[in-house]
Order: sequence, then structure tokens, then C-alpha cells
Amino acid sequence: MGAAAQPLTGAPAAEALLEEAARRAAALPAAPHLALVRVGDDPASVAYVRGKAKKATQVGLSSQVHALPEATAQAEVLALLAALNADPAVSGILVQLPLPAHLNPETILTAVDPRKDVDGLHPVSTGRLWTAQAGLRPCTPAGVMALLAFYGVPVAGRRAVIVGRSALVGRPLAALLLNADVTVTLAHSRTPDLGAVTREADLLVVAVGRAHLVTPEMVKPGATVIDVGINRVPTEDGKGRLTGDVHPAVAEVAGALTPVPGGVGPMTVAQLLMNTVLAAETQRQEAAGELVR
Ligand SMILES: Nc1nc2c(c(=O)[nH]1)N[C@@H](CN(C=O)c1ccc(C(=O)N[C@@H](CCC(=O)O)C(=O)O)cc1)CN2
Repeated sequence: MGAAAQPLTGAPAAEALLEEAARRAAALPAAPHLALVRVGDDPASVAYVRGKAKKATQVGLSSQVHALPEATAQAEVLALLAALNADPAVSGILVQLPLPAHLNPETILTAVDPRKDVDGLHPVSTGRLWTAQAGLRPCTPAGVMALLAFYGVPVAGRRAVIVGRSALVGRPLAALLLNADVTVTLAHSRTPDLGAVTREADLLVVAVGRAHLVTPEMVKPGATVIDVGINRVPTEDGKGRLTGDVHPAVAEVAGALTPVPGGVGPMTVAQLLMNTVLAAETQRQEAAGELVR
């Protein structure tokens, strides 16, 4: 049995990102403002949005939660976004996902002004990312990059395998790693002989949403493993507990591993606040005529 992998804990890396966001926010003429749009009462979304607003206050940002009822018509959501787009006091807009089934997420995400797209999910942000232009990046993938940088994990020239092709994590992370000179394979739950592919990885990122999908024999010894999965599994007391997409025994094979909870999760919120500061900085530069796009 090998030595236990280095735990890549999210808290100190998130703290460093939050400190930078707070420092840069304080240097702006006005506190950046984050508009948080939530439709419906999904308990996880309620908790995430509350957590985002609380952290925003901690780093000196202002925020407002716009909580709409579950049955809100798409036209009403679009009207709210149009008002937030037009409001010069709003620096960033986030629409919490998932949305209720009667709403079209593509239409709604595309209705956010790309300059205020602090979630990095607008097609303009996606295009900028894939063409390696400056822009706002999706929070979880950008948070993974910040986590790797915080722990000094080298990426350039290495071979990465990402398991999971979602628009929220897998696809944008592939682009971020490519832009950092990583050789990237984007695999998914239907990749034949997934273990043969993942065993090639120096850097393995798993973002599928299936508890313990990746087991020790699927991991190259010494690899850095980033577990983005957050799965609630049943427990005897009925409360359930959170676990990742990576089996805990992978710690005996990997060189470094993110815990779940407490790994990538905190980076998502810290990166959102950093993105809000970045958006506010760019808006100030544009208003001052210092930036032409
Ligand atoms: N518009 C968006 N919607 C969603 C995103 C997103 O980036 N933008 N990501 C997820 C949810 N999410 C933030 O919105 C998020 C998920 C997890 C965590 C986190 O800190 N998790 C903790 C565990 C928390 C718990 O106890 O439940 C951890 O991993 O340690 C933060 C934010 C989907 N929707």
C-alpha cells in the first residue's frame, strides 16, 4: 500500500482568492455589486445563493438576492435580467442553476449582458475562452485552476484527463487547461474502457456526479486527482453524507487528491466573487475610455 496522497484542501486556497478579491474591491471607487437570481426553492440552490451573498459581504461586495417563485414565466425572468443589465450599479449577475424545467437555461443565460456574466456561461464568454481571449471564466473550472496554482501543481506540458463533459465544468476546464499548455483528453461516463484512458493522466479531474466512479486501479500512481463530484449518499441515521466521484482508496495511489467536501467546492464561491471584482474593474476601465472592445 502506498503513502497517502497530499490533501489539496480548498479552504486556504479559497481564502487567498477571497483576500485578493477584497483587496481589489477596496481599490475600486465603489463596492462591486452582485445580483443573485434564484428561481424556485430547491434547497441546495437556496443554500448556495445564501452562501454566496454571505461571502460577498465578507469581502466588501454588496449583493442582492432576487428570489422568484417556482412558477415564474420565462418572460418575467428575462424582464428582470434586462433591468439588471441596464442598471449601472450592478457589476455582476448570476442565475443559480438548475432552473425549473419550464425555463430554458440557454435562453436565460444568453440574456445576461456578457460584461456582467460573472458565471462565465454566456456564449460570448465561452467563445472568448475557447479562442484564448481575456474574459470571465466559469467559476468551478477557474477555481480548479486557482487551486492547482495555490498548491504549486505544475500543469504545462502534462497530460490531463477530464471525466465529464458538462458546460459548467468539463468543457470549460478543457479549454482552460489547453490554454495553459496542457495536453487534454475530455472523457465521459460513456467512454469505452474509461480506466485505460484515466490511467494515462498525470492530472485527473472527475466531474460526472456519480459517487466513487473512479477507483484506485483507474489512477496512475502519483497522479494529481481533482474530485469535482458532490454526491449525497444515504447513511443509517437518514441524514445522508457527501462524497465525491473518486473512491477514498484512490488516496493510496494518487500523489495529491482534493477532499469532498472541502476541496473544489469552496473555490467555486471564491472565484465567483473574484469574477465580480474583475467585471467591475473592466466596467470601470471601459467607462473611463481606457479599454476598447
Ligand atoms: N449558476 C451556477 N449554478 C451552479 C453552479 C455554478 O457555478 N453556477 N455550481 C453548482 C453549485 N454551486 C454553486 O452554485 C456550489 C456547489 C458546491 C459548493 C460547495 O462549497 N460545496 C461544499 C459542500 C457544501 C455542502 O455541505 O453541501 C464542498 O464541496 O466542500 C459551493 C457552490 C451548481 N449550480
